[in-house]
Amino acid sequence: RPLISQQREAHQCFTGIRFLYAHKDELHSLSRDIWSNPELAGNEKHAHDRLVRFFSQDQTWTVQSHYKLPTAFKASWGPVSGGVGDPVLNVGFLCEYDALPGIGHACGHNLIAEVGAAAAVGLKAALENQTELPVPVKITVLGTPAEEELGGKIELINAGAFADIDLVFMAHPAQQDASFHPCIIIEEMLVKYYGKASHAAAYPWEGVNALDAAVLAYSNISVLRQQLKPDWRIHGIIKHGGEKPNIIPAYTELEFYLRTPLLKDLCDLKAKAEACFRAAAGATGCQVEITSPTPTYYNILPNATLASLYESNGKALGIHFPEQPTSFCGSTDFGNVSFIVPGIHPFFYICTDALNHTEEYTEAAGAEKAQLYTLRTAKALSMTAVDVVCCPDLLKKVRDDFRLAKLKQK
Ligand SMILES: NCCCC[C@H](NC(=O)CCN)C(=O)O
Repeated sequence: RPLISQQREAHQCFTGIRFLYAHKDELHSLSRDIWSNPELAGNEKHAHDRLVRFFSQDQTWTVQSHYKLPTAFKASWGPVSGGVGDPVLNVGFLCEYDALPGIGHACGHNLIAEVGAAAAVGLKAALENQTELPVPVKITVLGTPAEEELGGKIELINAGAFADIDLVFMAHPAQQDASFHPCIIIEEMLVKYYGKASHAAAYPWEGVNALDAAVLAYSNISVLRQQLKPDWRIHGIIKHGGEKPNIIPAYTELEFYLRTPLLKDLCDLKAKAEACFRAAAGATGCQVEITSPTPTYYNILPNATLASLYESNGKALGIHFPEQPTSFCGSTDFGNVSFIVPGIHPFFYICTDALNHTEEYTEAAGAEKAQLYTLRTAKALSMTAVDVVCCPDLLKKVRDDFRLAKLKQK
């Protein structure tokens, strides 16, 4: 890259980093407040209002609360610089903020909210007063609720919230730093068995036992599991198992998650799982109803250029990227976003070896010592955005990678 561009980027990055350092207490208080008031998917009222207040206090942001979904929001800034009439480059940052039932912020989404907000304000600080950017730049922060359930980002995609966004950035807490980790596809299956109630001691022969169907279904899946490929997953719970031991259960309900790295594998896994659920109905004489109540979350598409920029910026800030990251990897509705907008979803260490979705992780996500890592991640994201914004060649490479990654999925 030409020296002039490198110097300009270095200067802008420095401004953004200095800004984040100066605002570190405010950013920590943002995530700590969300952490102290955990809310389930779709009910994130406190977190939504807190983030809306955070952006509204700076009047250079235009904030739309309840944007397309009751607990989503949008904050926009710019455009700055570039020629009049030039197409605007809209850089997106995503904040998640839903918690888990019973264990609060055990996936650290309070920190995802902080990273998204911090990276956006860091980029704004870096670009403010710039008059020589190659294209006019705008920043959009989307508050994307309901990742743990329901797929808020998928609803936002369908409502057009990503239609004018060119690049998208977020980061997720884990056990290690990784610029990319292949989150896998997930589909939810809800299985309902309908039997017939009867007195379990007086007339058991009159009943049709829906709990037996549920137990057989669970066992069938456990037997199936040993024949599945190593990177496929299927796991479930009995959500409703009956009312009382002396009433033969007339109704039971199971919830299963099916996961595979590729969409075509998901179809195979679904067919196998369905056969297990139907066999249990046949064996017990129950009726079965099988549905997929929420949209499928896709795998995350890699973007080699964004990943390598993020790694070099991260290394400059002291982030260590293990050669073979064994980081946490579940599924995320960011996968669906990665199919429509070039983006990056790195994972970051938060100073704990605890595992996501445990009480120990909840504690770590609210701790002061997670802050250094959280803000460092935000800085690396801002710097990566500065790189792409300042260098049209990089932007072209990011877009080429995006097209290639999508082609490879076919
Ligand atoms: N519909 C169920 C979606 C579950 C998504 C969940 N995601 C994560 O744990 C990653 C980040 N929170 C999962 O993979 O179980």
